Amino acid sequence: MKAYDTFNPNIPDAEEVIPAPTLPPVSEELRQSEPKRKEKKETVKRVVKKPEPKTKRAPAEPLVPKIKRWVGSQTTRWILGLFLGFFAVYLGFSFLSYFTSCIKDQSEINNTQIGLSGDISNVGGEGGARIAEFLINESFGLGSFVIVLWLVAMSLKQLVGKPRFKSVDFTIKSIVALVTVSLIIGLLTIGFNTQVNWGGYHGRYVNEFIVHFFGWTGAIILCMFLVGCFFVICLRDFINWILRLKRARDARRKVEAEKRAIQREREREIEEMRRYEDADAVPDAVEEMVESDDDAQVVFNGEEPGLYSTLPDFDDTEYSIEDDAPIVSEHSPKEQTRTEAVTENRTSSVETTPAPEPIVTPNPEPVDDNPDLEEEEDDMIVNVNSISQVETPHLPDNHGLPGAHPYKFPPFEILREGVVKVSVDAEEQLENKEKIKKTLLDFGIPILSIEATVGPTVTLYEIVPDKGVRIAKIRNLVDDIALSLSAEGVRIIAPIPGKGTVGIEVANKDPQTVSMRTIIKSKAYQETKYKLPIAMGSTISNDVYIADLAKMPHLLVAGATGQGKSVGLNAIIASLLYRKTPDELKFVMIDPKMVEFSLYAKIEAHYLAKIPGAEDAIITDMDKVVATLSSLCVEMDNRYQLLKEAHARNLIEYNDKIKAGKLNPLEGHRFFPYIVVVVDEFSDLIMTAGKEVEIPIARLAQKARAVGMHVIIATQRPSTNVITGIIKANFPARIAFKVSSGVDSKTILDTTGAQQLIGRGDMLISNSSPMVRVQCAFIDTPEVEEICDYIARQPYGQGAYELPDPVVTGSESEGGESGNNFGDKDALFEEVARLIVSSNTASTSSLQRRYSIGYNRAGKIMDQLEAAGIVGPAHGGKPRSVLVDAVTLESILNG
Ligand SMILES: Nc1ncnc2c1ncn2[C@@H]1O[C@H](COP(=O)(O)OP(=O)(O)OP(=O)(O)O)[C@@H](O)[C@H]1O
Repeated sequence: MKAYDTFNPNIPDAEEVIPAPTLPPVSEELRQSEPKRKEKKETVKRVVKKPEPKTKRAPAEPLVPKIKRWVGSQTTRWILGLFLGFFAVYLGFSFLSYFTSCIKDQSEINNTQIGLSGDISNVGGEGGARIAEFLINESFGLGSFVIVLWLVAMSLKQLVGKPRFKSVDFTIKSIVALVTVSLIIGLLTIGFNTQVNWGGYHGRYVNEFIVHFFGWTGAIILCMFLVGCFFVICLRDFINWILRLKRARDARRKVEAEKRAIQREREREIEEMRRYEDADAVPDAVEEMVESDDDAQVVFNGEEPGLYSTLPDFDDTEYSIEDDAPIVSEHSPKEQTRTEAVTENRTSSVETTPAPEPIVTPNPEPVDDNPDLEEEEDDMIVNVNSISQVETPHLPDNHGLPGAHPYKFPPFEILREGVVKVSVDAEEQLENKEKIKKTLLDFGIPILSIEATVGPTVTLYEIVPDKGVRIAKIRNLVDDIALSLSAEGVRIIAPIPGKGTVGIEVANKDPQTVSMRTIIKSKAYQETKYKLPIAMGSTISNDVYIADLAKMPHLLVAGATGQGKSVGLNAIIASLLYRKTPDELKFVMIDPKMVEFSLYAKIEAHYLAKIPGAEDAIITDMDKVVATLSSLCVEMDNRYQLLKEAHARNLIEYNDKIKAGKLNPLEGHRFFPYIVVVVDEFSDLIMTAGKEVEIPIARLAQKARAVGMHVIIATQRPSTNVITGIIKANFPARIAFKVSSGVDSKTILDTTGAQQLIGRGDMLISNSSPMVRVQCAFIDTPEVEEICDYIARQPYGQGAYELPDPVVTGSESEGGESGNNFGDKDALFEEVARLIVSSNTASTSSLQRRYSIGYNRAGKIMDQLEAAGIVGPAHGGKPRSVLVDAVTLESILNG
């Protein structure tokens, strides 16, 4: 019965294939003939065997695209460019040498065979002499120099991508030039009796025919016609090119002039600063005078609340418009206001308005004398003007009211000029459209129309599918379309919200960088009424994307490493720095990487906030993070308390009351600036401190909006243990740069898509309205540095905004420590001391981890160890040095 084994359902092979009852009966014949049986068995197996799952093999790339890709590759282009370039040089020298050597070489060439010529004078040798003889004398005469120009242009195009032209167009024009020049020179030299035909045989014989046929008059008219054609076809582009070069040179000169102006401005500022310093050293009499003047301006005396209203009425038209939606400006970045001039004018207004105290008035120097700008000037200077009316840097306390310090926003010239016009090769666009149409048709999806919108890095192809097409079907074709276009960054939006179309985004071959300057100078940004406008970049339709951080109200930024997060954070910070004065805005910067925000340390006095006693305002030390977050929670609670007492629902109402003099500063009321907390590498914090960080961040995110505190967290690890449920729930506004997987994209945006971005600032923004793809504005480190330098050069007396003392929670003070007295040793003191000395490392964060204690307790143990001389002082984020050995330690502990 062995022969039946094949059909036994218990044998795996058979079992998998078919159930036994359906098998045909086995014949006697089969049993008798073993070979036959085997054969039959195989046949049956083949018939019944379930098709094995196909192992997916990458489809072999067809030959033609492969060749195309190879031809279009950078290496091939460079090799071709080099070849054309060197050949052009060789040909150029041979042609030039032909003028001096043609007569002698001609007879040599004509009398010998190729390769056998002996005495050749042409610097290009026999080859050069023969090519020059053929092209100049026997073909197109001097017109052949066009070939050299063509070679040079093609070579440069291959090597450096410039000048930009379409190869076919350029070649046709070059041929027209070659023929025309040859004919014209041929006509002009027709009577010359020289050994060389300066118009070549072509110029000579064609002209002889023309003169014979049309006579001299006809020949001259024809010649003029040809010259006209030549100018129209060839030289027009050339003239345009020259004009473009000229314009570029003028623009460069303008930028240089602007730079010089900035330089002068800086020198003037330095001069101003010196004056301030001198002002500190004024004689006592003047000091007294200032003080008495201050007394006269006491803003609130506790008895006459009305007096407070004599303070400047800070213009708050800015707060009058409420709008949650981010601005996607209808104005393209091209449309820019003349705000550079306005900035200057703001300056001039502050400077020229007479201040009550001469020693602090900056040098009244007219900055801009353009009368056209006067009106704008009046509009833009409101804040600063009102400042200058009470301008008194010696005024000891203005209760934080904005405008107490003369302040100038950084000029735009600091930022680099960027691309204004974005364009995509018409050929590329047409080709992509055709490919999309074809791919969709291949999958049985006919479309009615397709239109392209070109963005800085991505082009949106909007298609209208035929009736009856299932949208989901198109959505599933993303990979096929990407393959057919051989492009990255393909994303399908099906359907585009609010439109009856499907969008296919495709990365441009030649992506443009959107400069921060273009965005900051845009009318949309300049005229926005948002309270905390963050200018993020440019949308696919080249509109400026601006959102209001105050409405967001907190922002989560995530993306894989190197995709533009840091640039994005700098863009956010810079756009706030260009709109908010130091009195109106403070940052808390948490930077575990230690390098990202270090540039902003310069503006500590102006824009940063820190906890009492902290050395650095940029928090790089993990130990300080918990304390700072705790301090921010206290600040939030304090603000709420004051808001409650002032019967104000939010910070704007509260600050309005302050400005109107309705609140008593002696009761703790003061103008509160916005606080923006920026946390880079949030994942590091969560990994190290876990709940100790997550809980205060979540608290702030839940409540801090109304009191003007906003949190931005950034992470390159968008996993669920970093972006936890509690964090996600409290950060409705999210930005995703390119991530490595759809899962990461879902973690950030709750949907896939971010994995299909192209990097380098390409991002998706999800902020209450439908998700938007934006090319982030690019701001480079030197630009940030210059902005900070500019701000830092301006005197600002207040110093860093002081946050309240952090609270020591019950859990953190457990374990036998008593308050702030470091003399009373913690219960863990001895154990920790021995551990530190034996391991020779002393870091507060490792203590926290090892003993599962809070920051405050670990910090205090460390301070006690320092006080006992066991460890050295703190050095920023670095571990402390261990000062004693085990023997000394024991004597300290016993003594
Ligand atoms: N908006 C942009 N436009 C053009 N290029 C950009 C843009 N943003 C980033 N890039 C390019 O990408 C590089 C990396 O950007 P960035 O340093 O911001 O990445 P990152 O995500 O912060 O990386 P990491 O997490 O490792 O610090 C930049 O040096 C720059 O060349």
